[in-house]
Amino acid sequence: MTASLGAGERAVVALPFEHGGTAVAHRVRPEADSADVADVPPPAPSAHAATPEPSEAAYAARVTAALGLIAAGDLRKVVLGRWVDVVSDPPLDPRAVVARLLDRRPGRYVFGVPLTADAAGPVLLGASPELLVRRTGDVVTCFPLAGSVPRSADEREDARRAAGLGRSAKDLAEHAFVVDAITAALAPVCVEVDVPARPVVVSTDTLHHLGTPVRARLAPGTTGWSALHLALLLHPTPAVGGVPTTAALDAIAALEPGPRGPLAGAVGWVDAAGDGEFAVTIRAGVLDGPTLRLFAGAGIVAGSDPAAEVRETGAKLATMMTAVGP
Ligand SMILES: C=C(O[C@H]1C=CC=C(C(=O)O)[C@@H]1O)C(=O)O
Repeated sequence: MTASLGAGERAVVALPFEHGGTAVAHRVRPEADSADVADVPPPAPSAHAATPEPSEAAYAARVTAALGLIAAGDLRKVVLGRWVDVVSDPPLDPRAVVARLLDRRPGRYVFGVPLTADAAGPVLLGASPELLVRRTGDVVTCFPLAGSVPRSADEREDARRAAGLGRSAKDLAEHAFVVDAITAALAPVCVEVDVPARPVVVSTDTLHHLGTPVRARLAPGTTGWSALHLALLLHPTPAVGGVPTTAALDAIAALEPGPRGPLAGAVGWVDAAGDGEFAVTIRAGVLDGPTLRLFAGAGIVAGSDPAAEVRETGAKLATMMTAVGP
């Protein structure tokens, strides 16, 4: 794909969660095409009706089922998701939602990607806190997040939760699965892979996460690997899938309400030189007419508590619920 891009052009790409699902790519010229969303007014007041799928009680039961698979030895980690369908009247303007996300920055990587050529068609929207991969020349950077705790409005309690996360054996194990998978995937194509021994705490609007900044260099002979190649190599990491990958994907297909499609995939851009940046498509939704389908998942490992995973996914969903406004 990068071979067909001209100087100054980029491909904006949304990769689906499922292998074999539909990927979307748009050729853009950032200088000429950048629409000025700063001038777009905030979302007009709408009435929103939110329907969870499955219900919180049913989600907790599915977490328990996943813990059963882990106890049986079939799985070590699986990221189990749930949806909320938000129907708005009048329908949301995707540009207004993106403008609000850019203004508030609940996650570093804000995106709005049309999923069809039709301007009135579905749009992928979100503000992801998680860098899947960036390539700048021969420097490759990843910043996986996994292991989370919802934030508190009380400052001292919030700090206590962040500190507790950094000491939580369950969350450190949940995080290590992702770092190990990324390190193993990069090994055949990279040299000088630098992985700090301990994660740091990364905070968003609604959660604290464990995060590890990984840095590497493309190995001689693999400099043709673009950011898109690297995203395809790494996806799905156990931040959205699990360990072992195939067993986790089977459990996700069995326990979630339907295919994730573009949610929990990868979204980003690549240029003619192969440089680019892809975020994990989380804290995201697909807006299709009046309906915004939001997705949130939580990593389940031995020791996970179903009620805590309901709260965690609720906090993840709140990022986009807040962005659509009252
Ligand atoms: C799958 C999601 O989050 C991932 C990223 C950060 C923390 C996660 C966790 O602690 O479970 C997830 O792995 C999501 O937001 O839908």
